[in-house]
Amino acid sequence: MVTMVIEIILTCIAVILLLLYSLRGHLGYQKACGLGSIPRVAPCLPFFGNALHLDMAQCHLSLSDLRPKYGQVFRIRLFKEDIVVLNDYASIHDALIVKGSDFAGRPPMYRTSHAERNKHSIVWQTYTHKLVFLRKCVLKSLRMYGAGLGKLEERCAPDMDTMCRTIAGMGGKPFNPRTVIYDSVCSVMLSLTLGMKLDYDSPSFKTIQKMNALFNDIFGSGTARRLDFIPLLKYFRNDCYCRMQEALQLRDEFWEEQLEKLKDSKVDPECVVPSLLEEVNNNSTSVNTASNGVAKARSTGKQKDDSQEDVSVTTVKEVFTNLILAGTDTTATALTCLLLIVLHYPDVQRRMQQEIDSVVDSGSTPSLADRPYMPYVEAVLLELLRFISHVPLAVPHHTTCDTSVLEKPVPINTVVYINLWSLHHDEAEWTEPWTFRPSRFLDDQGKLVSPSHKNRRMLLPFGAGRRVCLGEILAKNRLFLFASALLQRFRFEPEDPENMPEVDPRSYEMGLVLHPKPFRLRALPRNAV
Ligand code: HEM
Repeated sequence: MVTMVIEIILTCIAVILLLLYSLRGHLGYQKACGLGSIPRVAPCLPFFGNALHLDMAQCHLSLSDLRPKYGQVFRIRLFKEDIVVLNDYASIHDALIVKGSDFAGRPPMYRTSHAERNKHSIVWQTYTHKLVFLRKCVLKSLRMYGAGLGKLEERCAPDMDTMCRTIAGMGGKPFNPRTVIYDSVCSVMLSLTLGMKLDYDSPSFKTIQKMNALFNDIFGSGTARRLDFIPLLKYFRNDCYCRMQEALQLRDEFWEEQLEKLKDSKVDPECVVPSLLEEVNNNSTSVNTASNGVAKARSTGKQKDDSQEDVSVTTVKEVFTNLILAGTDTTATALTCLLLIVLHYPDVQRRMQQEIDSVVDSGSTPSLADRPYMPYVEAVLLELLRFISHVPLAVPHHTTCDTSVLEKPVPINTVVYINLWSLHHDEAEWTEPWTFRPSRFLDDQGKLVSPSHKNRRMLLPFGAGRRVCLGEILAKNRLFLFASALLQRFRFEPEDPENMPEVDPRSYEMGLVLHPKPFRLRALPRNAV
C-alpha cells in the first residue's frame, strides 16, 4: 500500500515537472534565451510544440509553406527543441558564408551519438579541430584536381561500362533504372574509398547495399526522429533503434572482412581508407615514442596536434561509412531523376545528345576534358540539382557561439535548418520554378553563364561554407561522366507515354535524400559508340 502511494506521488511529480518543462517556451523562456526577435510558428502546443502540425515525412514542404506567413527566417519547436529555419539566399549566405564557423556545428542527436558515432564522423561531428583535420585528409585523398581527375575517370570507367552493358542487355524492354545506376555509383565509391574493387555479386557488396538501405530508413523516415526526442523508446523495441543496431553490425562485419584485404599490396595507398589507416599507424608509433619520454613527433618529423592523435580505427570506419552513404544515394538519385526528366522533356534529351555527338568522337566515351565544350549538358546538370533539390534541408547545423542572422540574435547551441528547397524554388527568384528549364544557366549565345551570375550564386545544392559537401567536385564530375555516357549510348523512352510517372519533385518521397516514385523506361541503343 505504502509503495503504491509513493509510486503515485512520484508519477504526479514527474508529470508536473514534464508540464513545467514543456511550458517554458510559453512562459517567455525563449525571449530570455535570445530567440525572441525571430517569429515563432503557431500553434505551438505544450510538450509537442509544432510537431503535430508539420508533416515530418515531408518537412521541407511544410516549412516552405510557412514562408509566406512567417518570412525568410522563422523558428519552429519540435518537442523541447527550438529550430531556426533559414529560407532564402540572404539569410543562408549570412549564416554559412559571412558568419562561417558560428553556424558550423552539428546538433547532438540520439541517432548520431549512439555508439559515439558523432565523435568520429565527418557528417555528424560538431565543428572541432578533428573534423577540420578529417575533412582535409579526405579532400587530399580524393584529389579532385589535376592528375586526380584522370584517376577518377579510370575508376569510373569499368563501372560505367558494366552499367551500359547491363542496360543494353535489357534489349529495349522496360526496366527500373534505379538498381543498375545505384550499383555502379556505389561500386565507384567503394573503389575510391577502399582503393580496390568489389564484385557486384560478392557477399561484401550485398552487405554494403543492405547497410545503406538501413541507414536510409534510419535517417529518412520522419518517424525515426522520435528516437532523438524520446531516446527511452529504445527500451520498447523501437523500429529505428533496431535498424540502427543492425546497420552498425553489418558495417562491423564488412569492416572485419575487408581489413585484412586492405593490407594487400594491390590496394592503392592514396585512397581514403588506406591513407587514414596509415595516419592511425603513425599515431600509435608516435604515441609509443612519446610514452618512452622522447619528443612527441610523427614519423615525418612534424609536430602533431590533438586532432590527429584522436584518429583511431573507429574513426576510419565511421568516415568510410559516411562517404559510402553520402556519396552513393545522392549521385545515384540525381542520375535516376535525370532519366525521368528526359522522358518528360524529350527536347532536353535531343539537345544533350546533339551536343555530345558534336564534341565527342564517335568511338570514344565522353571525358572530363570535354566538359568545357558542353555548356548545354552542364546547364542541364545545374538545373537538375536546382529542380530536384534532393537534399532539401541540407544536414542540420548548430550554432557554436552566441551569434545572429540578418541582425536577429541566435544563441549558442541553437539548431538551424538550411532550407535549400525553399531557396531553389522561390518564385520571386526563379521564373516558373517547377518547370525544368536548363536555359536559366545559359546566355544568349548558348554559353554557360559565369559563376557570378545571380542564378549560379543562388544555386547551393551542396550547401556552402565550412560544412559544404565534401564530395561537391567529385559529384559534379561523376554526374557529368555518367550522364553523358548514358545519353551518348541510349535514347530513353517512357514505358507507356500515356501514363508517365510524375516528374514534379513535390511528389518525391523522402529517404536519406528525396527519391521519385519507382518508374520504368526503355533504353534504345544509339549508334554513337
Ligand atoms: C549530387 C550529389 C550530392 C549532393 C547534392 C550533396 C549535397 C550535400 C549537402 C547539401 C550537404 C550538407 C551541407 C551542409 O551541412 O550545409 C552534404 C554534406 C556532405 N556530403 Fe554531399 N552531396 C552530394 C554528393 C556527395 C558525394 C559524392 C560525397 C562523397 C565524398 C559526399 C560527401 C558529403 C559529406 C562527407 C558531407 C558532410 C560534410 C560535413 O559535415 O562537413 N556528398 N552534401
